[in-house]
Amino acid sequence: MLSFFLILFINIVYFIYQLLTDLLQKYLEKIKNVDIICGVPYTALPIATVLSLKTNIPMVMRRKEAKDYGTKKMIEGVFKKGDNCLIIEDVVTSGSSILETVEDLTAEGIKCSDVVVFLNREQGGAEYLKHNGVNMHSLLNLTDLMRYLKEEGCIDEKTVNKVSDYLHTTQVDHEALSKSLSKDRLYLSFAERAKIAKNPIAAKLFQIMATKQTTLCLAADLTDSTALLNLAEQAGPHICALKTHIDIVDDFHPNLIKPLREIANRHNFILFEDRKFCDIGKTIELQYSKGIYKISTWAQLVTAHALLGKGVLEVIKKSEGLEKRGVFLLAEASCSGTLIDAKYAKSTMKMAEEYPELVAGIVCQSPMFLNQPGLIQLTPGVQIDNKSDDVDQQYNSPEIVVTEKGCDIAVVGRGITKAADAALAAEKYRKILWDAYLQRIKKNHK
Ligand SMILES: O=c1ccn([C@@H]2O[C@H](COP(=O)(O)O)[C@@H](O)[C@H]2O)c(=O)[nH]1
Repeated sequence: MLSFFLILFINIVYFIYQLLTDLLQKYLEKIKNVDIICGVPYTALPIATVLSLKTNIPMVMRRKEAKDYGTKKMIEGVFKKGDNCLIIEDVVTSGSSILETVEDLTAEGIKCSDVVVFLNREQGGAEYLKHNGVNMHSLLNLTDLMRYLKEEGCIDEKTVNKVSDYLHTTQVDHEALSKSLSKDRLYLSFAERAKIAKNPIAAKLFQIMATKQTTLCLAADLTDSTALLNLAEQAGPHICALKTHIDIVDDFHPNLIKPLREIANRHNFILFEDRKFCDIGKTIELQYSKGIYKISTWAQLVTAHALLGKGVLEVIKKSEGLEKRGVFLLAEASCSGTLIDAKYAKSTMKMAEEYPELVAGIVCQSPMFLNQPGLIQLTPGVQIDNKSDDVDQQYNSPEIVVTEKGCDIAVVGRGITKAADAALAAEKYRKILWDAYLQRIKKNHK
């Protein structure tokens, strides 16, 4: 049975190759300098392979995910910067998979202006590709295919009309698609990103940000539990998250958690424990759920280091009950003298990508992951009045972190906790940060 399908499949691939050769030949006559061929993963790969073998044009292969060993490249094969690549695809609907392939090839310095396609479903893909600088050459379109099938008696007039109606009503909305496919998170609103986020707490946070119009996370680094509750109450209306270092509270008692949760629910903000987990998985499992703090029971978000590997994410994922949780991985630090370097930051990002349902975002200082709008950039080291503290902390202004450093949520601690009126200070930071976000969105929509 299997061999029957394999033979059939190979025959189909070969048949498609024969049909495409004509088209390709015409195309190659027009544009002489095709240096390489690349199939859009995965179904177009066998077609591209056969075309490459038959035409003697070398083929490169695009991976959908980079390997975590070896070259880690997205584009495999022999090529050089400036090569002209002809893209091969089997079926085109919106054209977005082709554009993803173009993006990865372009990132390697390869030029892509044309795609040869077996079937155009005529749902606006050709126009969308044209709009993005890619010319589409198709062998067949769906209307022709319907006509052939009807002439051969395979389908009736009713089916042809049904398909034709379907094509009319399901045309790709170019503008909406450009926006939703734009991987640049700085281009999208928080309301739009709430729909993209894979971690439920990140989605909730985006919704809170959009409805409360705040991107302010308060670092409530106070050592007295009553003062902590008062601060949460005062700043509550202006923040989307309250970040704690619960182990610095001198008079901590588990009874603190209930009123803290009540304030968080009433003012609609997220409780976020900045625990910066960094140990073997088994120890983190205990630190997360046991001891006096029982972080897992109340903190919807926690921070963690990627330094010791995936164990941290595995145990947090395992201990998740009905209530979902989110993790922010630390990829860059705000303080001077940090040992974190670009390679480490990149590896942290890679780890985050492997746990899309658990990782809510990244703690960092620069716009690191523009193409992942579902993740949140959390940036500490934000203050209006100071550039540094008396130890190693370094501050940027709220405007700069949002407009230049890619920050989605800004962490402000002493800028608010040391102010004479914490509520007033929180509102001031909220407004500056929100205005900067609006300015960023406006700028990117021009
Ligand atoms: O790189 C980092 C990571 C975390 N933090 C935390 O943010 C606050 C900052 O407080 P400020 O008073 O605004 O300086 C604090 O809780 C840190 O632990 C950071 O500063 N830098």
